[in-house]
Amino acid sequence: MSYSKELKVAQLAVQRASILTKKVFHEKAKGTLSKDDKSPVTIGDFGAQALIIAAIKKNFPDDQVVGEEEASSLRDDVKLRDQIWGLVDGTRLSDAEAEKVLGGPIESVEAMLDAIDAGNSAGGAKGRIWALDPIDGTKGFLRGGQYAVCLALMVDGDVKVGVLGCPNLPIDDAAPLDATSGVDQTDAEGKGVLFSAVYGQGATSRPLSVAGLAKGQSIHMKEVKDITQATFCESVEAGHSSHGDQHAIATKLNISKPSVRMDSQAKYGSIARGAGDIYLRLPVSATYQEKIWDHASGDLIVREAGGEVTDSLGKRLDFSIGRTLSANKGVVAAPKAVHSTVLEVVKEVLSKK
Ligand SMILES: Nc1ncnc2c1ncn2[C@@H]1O[C@H](COP(=O)(O)O)[C@@H](OP(=O)(O)O)[C@H]1O
Ligand SMILES: [Mg+2]
Ligand SMILES: [Mg+2]
Ligand SMILES: [Mg+2]
Repeated sequence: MSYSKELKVAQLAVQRASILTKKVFHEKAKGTLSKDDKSPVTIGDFGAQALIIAAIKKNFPDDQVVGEEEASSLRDDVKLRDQIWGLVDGTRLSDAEAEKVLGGPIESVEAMLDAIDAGNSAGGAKGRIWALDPIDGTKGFLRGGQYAVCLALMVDGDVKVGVLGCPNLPIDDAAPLDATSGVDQTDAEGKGVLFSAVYGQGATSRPLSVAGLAKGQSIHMKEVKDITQATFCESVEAGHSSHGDQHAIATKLNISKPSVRMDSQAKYGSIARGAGDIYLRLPVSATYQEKIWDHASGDLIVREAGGEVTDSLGKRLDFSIGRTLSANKGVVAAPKAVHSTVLEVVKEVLSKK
């Protein structure tokens, strides 16, 4: 399968949703709610999920979607619902041809709520299932850090297409990461990149804002000649991965540069294009299960760019079980040639706990 139609729809859907998230990014009031687990969700998360699922359902009506958000809180909150509808209804791609590919606008408020709720698939190992994170790194989005609009297609439990829209990352693949890459970011000129990959066909990047159907350029992980000079990325939020364990691993590898902290799957995109080298996400809690939508796109993009992605025990991430990566613990992503070296140290540090 070439998955060319799936790729095109996914890229355009992510591009259109990013237009919406960028509007919200520049609004002071982002309509933030606190979910049951105390994590934030904004009008941008809901609006982006609605736009993307509507486009998937118009093009591939039989496909399922595992989406992060659901609309129950909006059905009781008319003000918030109407605010999101205003955004969703007002967001189009400037390229009419491309907008047509997506199936045009959503018809009504009801249809918007239904689209959001159509992200309720249980996931699994059978059939075509999309994994959607409308805003990954919501805390970063609110803080003015990095965030990503993430969409991946899984077929029989394997990721076949992965797309990441990163409005606040530099367009330039060669721009190296530094301590400022994850903080005080904007989507000003020169920013906004769309990463894509199709299984067996490599990974690409292109500016997020160019008219609809432009082609991307190939991206590759950087060759790490001397691991002590590697740049490693980790979450900003200390509650999402263990900064302490990650520091211990970097120290054992004699990595001298401080970690680059950034929110969202922008970390996967950044190492895939060689702006950084290693992404470590070691669990803080023994019970938390990583969500498939936080990793599906990034996993494929990094592997197609010449990287290896496993959990902290060396197992490939298993997207076939349901909405979570219940068979995995943590994430270790690195160029193929050095992954085993990094993993060995990860195991050593974790075994001493
Ligand atoms: N205790 C925890 N451990 C690991 N990840 C967590 C977590 N609590 C929340 N997350 C996830 O971390 C994601 C952000 O990742 P990062 O730290 O790399 O920016 C969040 O995505 P959302 O922002 O989409 O909710 C959320 O799903
Ligand atoms: Mg969330
Ligand atoms: Mg997320
Ligand atoms: Mg999210």
